[in-house]
Amino acid sequence: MASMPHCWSVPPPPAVSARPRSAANSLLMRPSATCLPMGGQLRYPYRALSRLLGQRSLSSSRPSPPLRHASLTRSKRKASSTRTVGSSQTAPAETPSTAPSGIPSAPTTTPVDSAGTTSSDGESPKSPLLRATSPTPPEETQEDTSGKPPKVSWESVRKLLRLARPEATMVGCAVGLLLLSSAITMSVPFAMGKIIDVVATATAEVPFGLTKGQFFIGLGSMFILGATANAGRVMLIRTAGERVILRLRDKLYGALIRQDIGFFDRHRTGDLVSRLANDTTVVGKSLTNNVSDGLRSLVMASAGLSMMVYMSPTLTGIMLAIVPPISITAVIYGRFIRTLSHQTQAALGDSTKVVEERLGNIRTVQAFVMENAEQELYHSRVKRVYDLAKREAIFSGFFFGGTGLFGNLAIMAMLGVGGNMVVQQVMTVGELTSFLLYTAYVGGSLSGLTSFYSEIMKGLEVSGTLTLPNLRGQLQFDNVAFVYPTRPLAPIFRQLNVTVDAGTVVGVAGSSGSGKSTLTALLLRFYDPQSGCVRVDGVDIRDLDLVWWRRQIATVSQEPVLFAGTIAENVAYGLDAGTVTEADIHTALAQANCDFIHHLPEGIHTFVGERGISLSGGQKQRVAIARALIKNPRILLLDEATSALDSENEYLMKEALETLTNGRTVFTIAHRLSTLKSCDLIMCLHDGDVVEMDTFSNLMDKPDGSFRRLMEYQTDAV
Ligand SMILES: Nc1ncnc2c1ncn2[C@@H]1O[C@H](COP(=O)(O)OP(=O)(O)OP(=O)(O)O)[C@@H](O)[C@H]1O
Repeated sequence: MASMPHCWSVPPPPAVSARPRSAANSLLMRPSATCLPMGGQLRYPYRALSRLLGQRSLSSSRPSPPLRHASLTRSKRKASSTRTVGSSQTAPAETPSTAPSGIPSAPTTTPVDSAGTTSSDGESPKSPLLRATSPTPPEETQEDTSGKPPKVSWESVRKLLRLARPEATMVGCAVGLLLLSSAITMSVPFAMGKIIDVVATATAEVPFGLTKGQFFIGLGSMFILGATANAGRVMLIRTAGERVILRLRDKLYGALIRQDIGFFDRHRTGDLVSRLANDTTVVGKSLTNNVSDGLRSLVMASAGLSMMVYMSPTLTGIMLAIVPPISITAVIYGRFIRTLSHQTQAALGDSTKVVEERLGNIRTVQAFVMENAEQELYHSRVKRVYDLAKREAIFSGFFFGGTGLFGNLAIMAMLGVGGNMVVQQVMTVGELTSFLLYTAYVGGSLSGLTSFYSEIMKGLEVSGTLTLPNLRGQLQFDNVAFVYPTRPLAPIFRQLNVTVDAGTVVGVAGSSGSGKSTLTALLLRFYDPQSGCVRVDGVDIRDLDLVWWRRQIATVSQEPVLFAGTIAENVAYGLDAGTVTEADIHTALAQANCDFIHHLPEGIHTFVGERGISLSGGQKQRVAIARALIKNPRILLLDEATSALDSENEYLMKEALETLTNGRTVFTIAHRLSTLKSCDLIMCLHDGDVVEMDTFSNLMDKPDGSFRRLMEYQTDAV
């Protein structure tokens, strides 16, 4: 009896990656089942995922056509590589945790993180990370490293449960099987006690007037039925879970890809990939498995407790006198350890960020000979992880040692009193055994009664749906005030007012940091202003269908981004498949002076490498111009390269740009004097305001004008 596992047996102390769920749970047997060992704040996947899914992304309210390449010779390759994102590398394995004596405890969903991925989204439980348009109070943007769990919101729980609704039939069948298997399981302790009495005492009555043989055959049959029901339950629940995960991943990816750019400023790609791969798994499994496990635990705990009271009210009273005080102490202590564990995770996430960023920019690191400094930085981050993990290990040691000790003392007390009752023939040895088994069952079951922790960002806003069939392209910034969400205390525009007539080529000038690029970001609705609005032809661009709006704009930036694909794919990027022909691509490339393609072995089907690395700077820019041309936009945003091109490339670029800008409303962040001269108007920005707006020659005629001064600084040509 001494070796019998008791209801206080505890899981091994949590490693850095495995937090104790709560002291009460740990005390009562099961390790944490709902969180994957990931970095940062990925502790609350429900909340985070539901935020992502429920977030008002700028374009979230409509299904957006997938991004397409016209000639898709390489699209299959891409598709196959994307498929690996979110593969079930972290699929939790459901482990039927069986105590050494064969006493089944509630099944444990043990997360397995084969990749050992850690990440942090730096997402504060309080911070409205994904609020794209509302001004964010400074304190709300701070990351919460306190490690405190967020509040449970039943609204969010309900929303999440809705995710599992399509699997209702499957889950319902599983629940039926679960009730059957739980009922059989709960008869096991009683049966065990009877077996002991029947075998050990010749005079003991076999229940239901059966012979010993019939009794054993009956029990065996019942166990087979229970095992079958349990097998069916596991299969159904896990399949349902996988189906939820599949839907969740699809939805999440859809939501991610439509987030406003501000969101990506605050979240690292690695974290988002983690969410896609890991959190979806956690949420999906939890939605189904927790329903099943929670119900099973409830049934088993209440049935077990009733049986305990039925068998011996005295012993049950002793149990209840001892367990609650220990549990309360353990809950408090466990919370402390959990906070520590969260901090460790956050620190781990920080260290991962360093690795991700530095290895992602390894050329810069090596070019600046920063290897040693970077190694030190990384060491300081992982040292903090170590320090926190060590503290956690020490406290966990005390915690688990202590709970184990008190558990054993409680068992000892019960055996002392129970043994005495057996001697006094108040109960049989078999009944005492049954009682102890029920105690263990109830303990195990109580640990399964855990709640969902989540908080959902509410209030999906409806995005605009308007389109303007006769778009002319008059642009207006009307009292625009704007701060970047990550720098709420540094306003870029306070009250920007400017109107640009349709078809005007405007050169945007201003010192570095004056907000030139921010203007274009607002036009593209990568961000929305906190107050005021941007209008096109008098219509607030927030009222426009975002997909439609962005399709009216083409951008050519200083360093055009080409993707790892063919030239044709890059030119047709963003256009609907089937709407663009090879001939269109050739025409656009010809207009953009991309004659170099004729010297390439595979012509427009030449693979340009990651970021278009196999093309020269000038070639990349001209491909980008072709990409803009093929879109036939009304509005054009240009960010002129400052880097010098050789004269031939410069000539080719200039000519291509002239074709591109012709008849369109153009904002060009111009640096070259020649470009500025060719603009219809110059808009000069200073300190978040348009301080001058006139023709180049008029502005240059103002002796103390801002633009003239700027030109004097920037060039020696005046
Ligand atoms: N994503 C961002 N998050 C936070 N701050 C930003 C972000 N992008 C730009 N800023 C800040 O906003 C200010 C305006 O930046 P912007 O890029 O619009 O200036 P700019 O006039 O285009 O400068 P440059 O000519 O040097 O490119 C700068 O102080 C910049 O540091």
